[in-house]
Amino acid sequence: MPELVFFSGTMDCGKSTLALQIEHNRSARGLQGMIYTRNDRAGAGKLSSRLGLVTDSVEAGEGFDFYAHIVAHLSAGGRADYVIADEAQFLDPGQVDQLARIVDDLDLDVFAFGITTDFRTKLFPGSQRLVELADRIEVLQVEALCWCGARATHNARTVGGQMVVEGAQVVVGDVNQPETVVGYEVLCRRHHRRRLTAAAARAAALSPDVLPVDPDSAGAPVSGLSAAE
Ligand SMILES: Nc1ncnc2c1ncn2[C@@H]1O[C@H](COP(=O)(O)OP(=O)(O)O)[C@@H](O)[C@H]1O
Ligand SMILES: Cc1cn([C@H]2C[C@H](O)[C@@H](COP(=O)(O)O)O2)c(=O)[nH]c1=O
Repeated sequence: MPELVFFSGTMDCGKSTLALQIEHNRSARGLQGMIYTRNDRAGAGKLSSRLGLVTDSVEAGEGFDFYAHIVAHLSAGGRADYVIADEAQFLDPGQVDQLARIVDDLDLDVFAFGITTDFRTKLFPGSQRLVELADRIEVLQVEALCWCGARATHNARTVGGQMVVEGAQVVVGDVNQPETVVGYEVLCRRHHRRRLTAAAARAAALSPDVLPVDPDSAGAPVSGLSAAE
């Protein structure tokens, strides 16, 4: 029975790697996949993983119709055995409905990959619709870790090295970025709630009396040491 499966998790937990592995294993057995992404860091029409693997994909931007695209492909004599949609959090809810229709009406497995919540801990519209419609939701086995060692369950955004909780929902970016650019860091809920990133925790450890951390002072040098130490 074909399924709509939502592989969800935080950033940097291996979703794109798994998407590429599923694609590899199936194409190695002669199956033909339809590969879609939206706003991948590697650029339009790419599905990339931090392990360095990348494959071509169809960019599913605003207004893109998954169902119509596959029907047109099949009508032109093309073959499609399964569907992969990465960065699915960015999809519009209607596009997720199209993915469900592909499962139900075209009898194809659809594997969607995406982060569940944004930097404010709010569901992305695409992820919300996937949670509502998916036959199965899978959490990846290799857990991303917070700096404290607990399982990372939330995504933090940093601007100038400081964690922020306001701003546009969509800002394409990466973890482990220099302080000068918008970056992301995965945290456990406890430390997301306290806005305690790894850098803020290091600064607080050098000056315990400032706990809970005041984001405005977290980057200030303490006792002659730089906050980055
Ligand atoms: N140098 C490395 N060596 C081994 N594994 C790595 C390395 N860099 C990244 N990874 C693995 O890749 C994962 C991120 O994979 P990726 O598919 O890009 O994540 P996602 O799509 O969930 O953001 C990391 O959690 C880590 O397990
Ligand atoms: C938390 C959060 C993330 N994003 C962006 C940042 C990345 O470009 C993608 C996630 O990609 P990954 O392969 O899962 O690392 O989403 C965003 O736009 N808004 C957010 O709140």
